[in-house]
Amino acid sequence: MRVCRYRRLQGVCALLLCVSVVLHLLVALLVLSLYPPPCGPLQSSVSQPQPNLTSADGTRTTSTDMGHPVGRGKQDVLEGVAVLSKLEALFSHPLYNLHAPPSPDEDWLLRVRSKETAEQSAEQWLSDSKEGFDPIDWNTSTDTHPPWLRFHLGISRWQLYQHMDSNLPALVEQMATSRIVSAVQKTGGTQLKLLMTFPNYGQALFKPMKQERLEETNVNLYYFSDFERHNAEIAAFHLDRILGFRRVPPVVGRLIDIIKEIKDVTTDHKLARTFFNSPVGNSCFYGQCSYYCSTEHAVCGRPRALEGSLAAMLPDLSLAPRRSWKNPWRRSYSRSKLALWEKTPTYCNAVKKTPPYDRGTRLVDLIDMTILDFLQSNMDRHHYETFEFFGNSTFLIHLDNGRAFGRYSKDEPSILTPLVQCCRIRRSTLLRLRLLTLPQYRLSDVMRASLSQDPLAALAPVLAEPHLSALDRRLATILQTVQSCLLQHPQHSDVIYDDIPDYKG
Ligand SMILES: Nc1ncnc2c1ncn2[C@@H]1O[C@H](COP(=O)(O)OP(=O)(O)OP(=O)(O)O)[C@@H](O)[C@H]1O
Ligand SMILES: [Mn+2]
Repeated sequence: MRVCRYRRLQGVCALLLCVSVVLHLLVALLVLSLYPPPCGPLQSSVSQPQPNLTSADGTRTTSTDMGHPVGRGKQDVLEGVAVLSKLEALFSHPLYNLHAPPSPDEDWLLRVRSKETAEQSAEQWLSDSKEGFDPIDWNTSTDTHPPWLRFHLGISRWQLYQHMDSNLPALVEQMATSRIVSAVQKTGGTQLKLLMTFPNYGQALFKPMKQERLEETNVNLYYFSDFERHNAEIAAFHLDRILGFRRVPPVVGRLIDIIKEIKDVTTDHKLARTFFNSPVGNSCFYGQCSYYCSTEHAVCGRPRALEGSLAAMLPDLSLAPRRSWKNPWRRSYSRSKLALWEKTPTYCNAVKKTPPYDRGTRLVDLIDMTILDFLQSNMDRHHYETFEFFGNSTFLIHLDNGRAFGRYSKDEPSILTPLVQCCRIRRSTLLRLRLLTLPQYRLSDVMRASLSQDPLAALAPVLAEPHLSALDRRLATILQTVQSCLLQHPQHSDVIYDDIPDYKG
């Protein structure tokens, strides 16, 4: 147990100890304080993010198949280089490198304490070494921080990470390869997911594979009964980044050894009780949750290896509280009742007059989220979250994309309703969407390229081809919708919110 004797934080620490907040939060508190003198922003690098391991000679390797690197053929490597260059070209486009005004201090979610305060308080913290964890030798210098802490420190008012963020590959690699020290069930939400902790106190949310890549969601299932898909979580992170939003926490795929990396390290007794061997000898577990947590819906390894997604955890709620907002266009959870927006074509007029949608960028942010969701066919966006610290003028965190990419043969037009009813879109978003229809940046191609960097792509493409084609088809539908909005509104500024007035093109 970590003991805090630093006076200013005594109250906070006592509370933290009382409620048994995980050790990594206390470690974070060592470096962070709520009202510290500010430090500079994380430096963003100009190098291309490569969220997997690429050896010097360009041969891709991954160590996520239980530690054994998987080599790829020369042809694959050449093709990989060709598709990756499309993604690199996209990310080098001026629309991804728009000059952002320097952020004032209140635009960073968390800041490092000044050197003096940190040193003073570090002396006041005593730490017993904890089994399985790395010793902590971080100080105020960013260079000494583990990737998860750099990720937290890089969250700003408008995005979770920077374009070309040099920390991203390190964060993703850590989640993909680091030893798992503990795995416990994460409460909240309806389906089984595990909170995994790494030796450097980093944490990630694990969602197991529940559906084969080509399997489509049963048409008779209501969206709220659909499974969560690990590959949807991975693909959503890549799609959100390609759209230029950077509002989905980084996610990576990983093969987990059910026994070694979950059963043997869990301290969660309720979870531990649900492990069993299937009739063919595969290791399975089902956990405890309100949906699909039963022997019939167990997740099973082959025989122990289980695919899953790992999403970087956001800063603990006690450090960075979040506010949850009801989506005005949320679906009815009833099988027979329609929601108000489904029967009121003028619904947006009312929303536009209602705070916080009546000012700032909240409405166009919601439209951005709508575009992401229509592209990935995610109907499960009942709520969204923001960081309380930034008030109403901030981005919307695109958390929980597990029910996306369930169907490729059909689009779901109702997801696009906010755009249809409001006829409003950010100019920067619209220009990037148009860019993604050009052959040299085609959305399906850059998504294929981006997803090929995920370690699981060595086993099977993260998204099956029909899902990639569906992206191009849906993108065309979005642009047609904007076109018809422009026809309805002679004043184009009624439709297009110009967030980049200096950008000509
Ligand atoms: N990367 C993350 N970092 C921190 N908290 C997270 C992260 N992802 C999800 N959460 C939190 O965990 C809770 C459940 O996550 P999620 O929504 O993904 O689960 P779920 O079972 O799909 O939920 P639901 O059934 O409501 O769709 C959410 O309330 C969210 O606030
Ligand atoms: Mn969900």
